[in-house]
Order: sequence, then structure tokens, then C-alpha cells
Amino acid sequence: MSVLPPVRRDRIVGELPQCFKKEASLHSRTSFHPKVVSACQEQRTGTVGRFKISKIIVVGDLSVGKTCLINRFCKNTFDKNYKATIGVDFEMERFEVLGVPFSLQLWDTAGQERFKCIASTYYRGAQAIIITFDLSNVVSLEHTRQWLQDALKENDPSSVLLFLVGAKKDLSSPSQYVLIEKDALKVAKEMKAEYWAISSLTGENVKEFFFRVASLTFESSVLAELEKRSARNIGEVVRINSNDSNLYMTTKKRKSKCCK
Ligand SMILES: Nc1nc2c(ncn2[C@@H]2O[C@H](COP(=O)(O)OP(=O)(O)OP(=O)(O)O)[C@@H](O)[C@H]2O)c(=O)[nH]1
Ligand SMILES: [Mg+2]
Repeated sequence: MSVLPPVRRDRIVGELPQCFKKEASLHSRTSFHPKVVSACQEQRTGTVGRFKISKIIVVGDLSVGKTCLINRFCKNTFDKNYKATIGVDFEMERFEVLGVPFSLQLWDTAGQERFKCIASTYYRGAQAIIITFDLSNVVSLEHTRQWLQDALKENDPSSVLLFLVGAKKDLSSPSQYVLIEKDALKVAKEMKAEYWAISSLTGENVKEFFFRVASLTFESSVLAELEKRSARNIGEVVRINSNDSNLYMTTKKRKSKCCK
């Protein structure tokens, strides 16, 4: 029996949410991977949905809007006063993706230099990294490469999903936005990250962004689980085959014994 309350109705994902910009997205498919869809239908998702909690870390310069982004999504609140995050903080969000419960642990890390060494001890084991910058501050975009490099020291670059998020969209005029978006798309492509622009003040794209993060993280977790299982099955076949030959040998041996 589950002790957890049911997943909120507004956290249910039935279809793959679309990317923000096609030229800087993690994949161009418009729906979930067919193997993932059938695994969910047949309840073959293994640890995903039962025990697994996916860790997501949010990094970036001080005051770019990391805490506000998480608070807008998780609590639907916005605080205009800046309160620096000291070390780290985290929020849990429960989703249901293709009928399977799926939890995200969102780690909000400190951007201030003096807290960075505490925060970086929590980078390990992330399934996705959200590198955040302020759309009204080009220097914070330049610093994103360094943030990524630091976060990747503690994670496997080949399996972690990357998102580059420009925050405070409401602060830039359309003409300013066009300019910074050009640079941001370049950085995102270089990093192999998916690019998003959001505003925690107005809420623009916040829910869409986290639904995309949850869905892509879920999809990659299920694919990894299926791969693990098929590797285990191959191992099982080899083991059965080797047992077969042992059995054959034993029978033969027994036979010869009995003929003596
Ligand atoms: N106009 C506007 N202001 C924002 C937005 N997001 C955050 N802010 C403001 O920017 C300041 C910093 O926001 P935080 O979310 O605390 O920044 P942070 O990245 O968590 O900072 P550290 O914890 O020090 O790393 C606060 O005063 C927020 O109100 C936004 O979307 N629009
Ligand atoms: Mg903060």
C-alpha cells in the first residue's frame, strides 16, 4: 500500500511537452520514445516510479533567479526581495508521467562565491543540470560555461541532461532579448544543452520548462532501466547456456559411470 498522497492533478504528463527552441533542444522527437511508451503501458519501468528519485541541480551566478524559479514552480510564489541561498536548499516535486509516478528532487544551490564550496558538495549524482543566467546581464551568461564545468566534475557528462535557462525575461525589452538570445543559443549548442527563457515574476514558461525537465529525465531513466535489464537478460542467457553444457557434461559423465 502506498503511503504517499496522490500526485496533484496539475502534475500529470500524458504527452511529451515540446521544447522552447528547436535549434537548441535535447531531441527533436515530438513524442516519447516508443520503447518508453510500451514499457509504461506494460508496467515494465522497474525502479523508475517505485523507488527512484531523480536529482536535479540548479546552478548559476548569484542573484540570477534560481530560487525564484523553483519557488514559482513549486509554491507558485514570487519574492521581489533578494535573500541569498546559503549553501543549498531543496524541494521535492511529484509527477505522474505516462501513468507512472515520478519524483524530482530540485536542488537550489548558492551562487555566492563564499557558499560555493558548500554547494558544490551536493552536485554529485545529478540526472539533470539546470544552468541559469539572467537575461538582463550578459556577464552571467558568460559565466555559465564555468558553472557547467564545475558541475560536470561531479557527474557523468555522457548521461546527464543539460538545460540552459535565461531568467528574468520580463526585464529585457524585445530588442535586447533578441540580442542575448542569439548568444544564449550559441552557448547552449556548444554545451549540448536545451535552451529556455523564463520569467518567475510573470510565470512565463516556468511550468512548461519543468514539465519538459521531468519528462526528459523520466524518459532517459526508463531507457537506462530497459538497457540495464536487457544487459542482465543477455547475462542470464549466457549463464543458462553455460549451465546447459555443464548439465550435458554431467549426464555424459553419469552415463559413462553407469556403463562401467
Ligand atoms: N523582475 C524579475 N526579477 C526576478 C526574477 N527572478 C528573480 N528575480 C529577482 O532577482 C533577485 C534574485 O533572485 P533569487 O532567485 O534569489 O536569485 P538566486 O539565483 O537564487 O541567488 P543566490 O541564492 O544568491 O545564488 C530577487 O530580488 C528576485 O526578486 C524574474 O523573473 N523577474
Ligand atoms: Mg538562491
